[in-house]
Amino acid sequence: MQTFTEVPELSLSDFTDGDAAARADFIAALYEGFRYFGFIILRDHGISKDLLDRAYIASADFFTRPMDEKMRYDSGLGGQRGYTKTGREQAVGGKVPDLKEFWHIGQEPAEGSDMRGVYQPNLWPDHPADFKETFLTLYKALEEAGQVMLEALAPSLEVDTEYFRAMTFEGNSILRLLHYPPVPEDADPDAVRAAAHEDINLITILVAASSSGLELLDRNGEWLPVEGSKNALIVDAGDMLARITNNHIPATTHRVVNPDGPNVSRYSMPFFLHPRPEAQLSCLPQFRNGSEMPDITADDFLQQRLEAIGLKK
Ligand SMILES: O=C(O)CCC(=O)C(=O)O
Ligand SMILES: [Fe+2]
Repeated sequence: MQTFTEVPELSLSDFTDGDAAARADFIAALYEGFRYFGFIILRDHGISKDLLDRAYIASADFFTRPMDEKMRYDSGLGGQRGYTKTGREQAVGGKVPDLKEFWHIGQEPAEGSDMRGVYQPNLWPDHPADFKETFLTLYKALEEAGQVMLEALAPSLEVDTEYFRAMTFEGNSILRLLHYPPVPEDADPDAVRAAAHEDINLITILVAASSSGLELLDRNGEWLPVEGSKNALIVDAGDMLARITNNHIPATTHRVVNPDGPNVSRYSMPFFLHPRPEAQLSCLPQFRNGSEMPDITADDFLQQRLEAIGLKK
C-alpha cells in the first residue's frame, strides 16, 4: 500500500477529459488515496464557482433567520428533511450533542419514476427565494460528481463500471447544509462542532468549508487537518463502502474541532451518496475472507445508524 503524509489532491478533469494515460493515473491515485486515508481532495470538478457561491449565500441567509422562523421547518421526520436545531445529533457513543444546526435535502425522483413516493418529501423555506432552485441544482451536481468518483473507483475494486451507478440511481442521498454557530460561552466543555465519527453512506462529497476545522484520524492514530484549496471538494469513504469492501477502503474517522482563532460561524455542505434503499450491502466476493459483515439492505443499515446518532424517533 502506498503511504502518504498529506491527503492527496486530484484533478477530476484528468478523468473526465484526459487521455488514456491521464485517466489511468487518476484511477490509480484515487484508489491509493482512498485505500490509505479514505479521503482525497478533488479540484477541477466542473461544479461552477457561481453555484457554490450562491449555495453559501442561500445557506447563510437561512441560518441567520430567527429561531421561530427556522423551527417552522423542523420536520419532526427524524431529521431527514428540513431543519434540525443544535443539540439533536451526536456521534455514535458520544456524550454530548454536536454544536451544529443543519438542513437536509433528499432525493426527488424523476416524474414517472417508480421511486416516486418512496422517500419523504422535501421541505422548502419561503426565504431565501432561490433556496429550492439552488439546492436542487447543487444536489444533482454533487450526485453526478459522486457517481463519477465511484465509476473511477470501480476498476480498482474489480467491479463493473456501471455497478455503483445502478446501486445509487435515484438513491437515498442527502445534501446537508451545515451551520456551526460561534461556540456559545456556556457550551459544555466536552462539546465540539462535530465529534469523531464515520459517515454512514458509500462516499461523501464535501464542499470545502468556509473555514478550517475538519480533521481525519490517520493510520498512526494522529489527527490530520484536511484543507482543500478554495472551491475544492473533499471526498471521503463511508461505512457502506467499507462494508462492501470488507474495510479494504476504510471509513475514516473524522471530526470538526472548535475554532482556536476568532469564534465565528462555520458553514459546510456535505453530500452523502447513498444506495437505493433495497440495495444489498453484501461484501464483494473478491474481499471475502471470513471476517466480512453479514448482508444487510442499505435501508436497514441506515435505520440502525440513524437510531444510534439520535436522528430517529
Ligand atoms: O463540516 C465538515 O467539514 C464535515 C461535516 C461532517 O463530517 C458530517 O456532517 O458528516
Ligand atoms: Fe462526516
